Amino acid sequence: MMLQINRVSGGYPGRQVLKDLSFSVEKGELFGILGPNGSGKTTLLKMISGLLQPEQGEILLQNKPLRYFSAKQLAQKMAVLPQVQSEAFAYTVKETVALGRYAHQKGLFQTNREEDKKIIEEAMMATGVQSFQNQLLQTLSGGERQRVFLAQALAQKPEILLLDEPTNHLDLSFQKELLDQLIRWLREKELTVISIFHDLNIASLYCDRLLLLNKGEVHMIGNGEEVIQKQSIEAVYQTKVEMQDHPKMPKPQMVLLPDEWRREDRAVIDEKCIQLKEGTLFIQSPIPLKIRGSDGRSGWESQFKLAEGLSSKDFQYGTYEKNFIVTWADSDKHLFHHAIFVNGFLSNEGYVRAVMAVSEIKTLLLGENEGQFIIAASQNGQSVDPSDLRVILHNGIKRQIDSIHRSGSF
Ligand SMILES: Nc1ncnc2c1ncn2[C@@H]1O[C@H](COP(=O)(O)OP(=O)(O)OP(=O)(O)O)[C@@H](O)[C@H]1O
Repeated sequence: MMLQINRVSGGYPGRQVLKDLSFSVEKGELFGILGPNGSGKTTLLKMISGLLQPEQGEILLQNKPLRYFSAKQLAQKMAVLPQVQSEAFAYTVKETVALGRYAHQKGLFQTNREEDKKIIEEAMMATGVQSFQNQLLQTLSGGERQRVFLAQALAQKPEILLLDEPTNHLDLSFQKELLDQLIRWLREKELTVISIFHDLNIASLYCDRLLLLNKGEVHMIGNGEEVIQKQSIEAVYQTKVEMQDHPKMPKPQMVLLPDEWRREDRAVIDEKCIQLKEGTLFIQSPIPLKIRGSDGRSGWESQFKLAEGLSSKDFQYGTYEKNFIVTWADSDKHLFHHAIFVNGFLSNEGYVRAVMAVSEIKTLLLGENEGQFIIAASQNGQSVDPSDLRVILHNGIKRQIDSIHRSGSF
C-alpha cells in the first residue's frame, strides 16, 4: 500500500473542511480526486503532502505515519505540482527545474552534480521545455509554465506525484500529451500519481480510480464507470448532465445541456417538409434531426436527399400518430426504401430497437429485401416507446407499400 488515509478530518483553524475520509492508494495507480469548488480537494492534497496536519485520523505513507517523516524525507518521496500561480518569477526555466533536485542534495556542497544534471535534462526533455530552458519564467505562457513546474516535480524523482489540476492551463494536445506521458511514467518508473481534476471526462479516461468529494466527505470511490454516473454527478455538482458512451473505450463521458438550448417546440416533420424537384425527393427539416441509417450512417442532419429519378407514383408519404413515414420504390430493382421521421425523443436503446423493428417489418412484408431505410428523430418533446413505435411503423409501412403496388407502376 502506497498511501493510506484513515478516518481523516481537519482543515484550517476554526474551519473543518474534511470529514472522516478513508481510502487508500496503491503503488502505480493514477488516482483522481474530483469534486465541486470548495469541496476540499486542495485541502486533502495539502494533508497528503504534509503541509497541513489532520485534526483527527492518520495518513500512512508506505505504512508509516506521515508525521514520522522529516520535510526532506517527504520531499524525496513526494513531489507536488500546485495550481500555477500567475506571479512573476525571476528564475530561468532551467534554474526552476534544478530546484527539484534540492531535496536530494547532501550538505552545502553538491556531491553528485553529473547525476543531477542528467536528471534535470531528462525532466526537461520529457516535458518539452528544453528549447526555452534559458528563458525567464515570467516570459512564458501559462501552459509553458505549467510544464516547467511539472519538469521540476519530475526532477525530484518522487515515488508519489501530487498534481492540482495539471491540465488546466494546457491546450488540447498538451493535455493529452501530459496525461499520456504520465501513464507511461506510471508503468515504467513505478510512480504513483494522485491528481485533482475538474474535467470529469479526462478523469474518466485516464484514472484507474476516482474519489468524488462532496462537502469534505467521500461521496464515492471507484473506477470511472462507477463514479461518473448521471445520478452521482448531478447530486454532487447540483446540475443536469447527460451521459454518453465513448465511441472507442468503455469509459463513460458526460456532456452538458445548456438551459437555453430550446428547440423550436412547434417544429414538426410532416408533409410540409417534403419536396419533389425534377424527380429528386427531398426532406427539408426545420431543425436538425438525429439519424440512424440501415447502412450504419448516424449523426445530426436537417436536409435529406432521399431518391432521384422518381415519379409521383413511385412514393407515398403520410403521418401515423406523430410519425411521418416516406416509402419509395426503386423501379429497376423492385426495392422499397423508407425514411421514418419521429416527432419525439428516441433514446439510444430506442434507436436500436427501431432499427431492428424496421428490418423485421421489411422482411415480414417483402421477404428478402435489401432496400435501405433511415430513422430520424427530432429529440424534441415526449419520449417514444419503441414497442408502440413498432406497431405504428408496421401499419404505416404496410399501407404505403400496398398503395405503391396499387398505383400500377409495378
Ligand atoms: N487557508 C484557508 N483558511 C481557511 N479556509 C480555507 C483556506 N483554504 C481553503 N479554505 C476553505 O476550505 C474549503 C475547501 O477549499 P479547497 O481549496 O480544499 O477546495 P477545492 O475543492 O480544492 O476547491 P476548488 O475546486 O475551488 O479548487 C473552502 O470552503 C475554502 O474556503
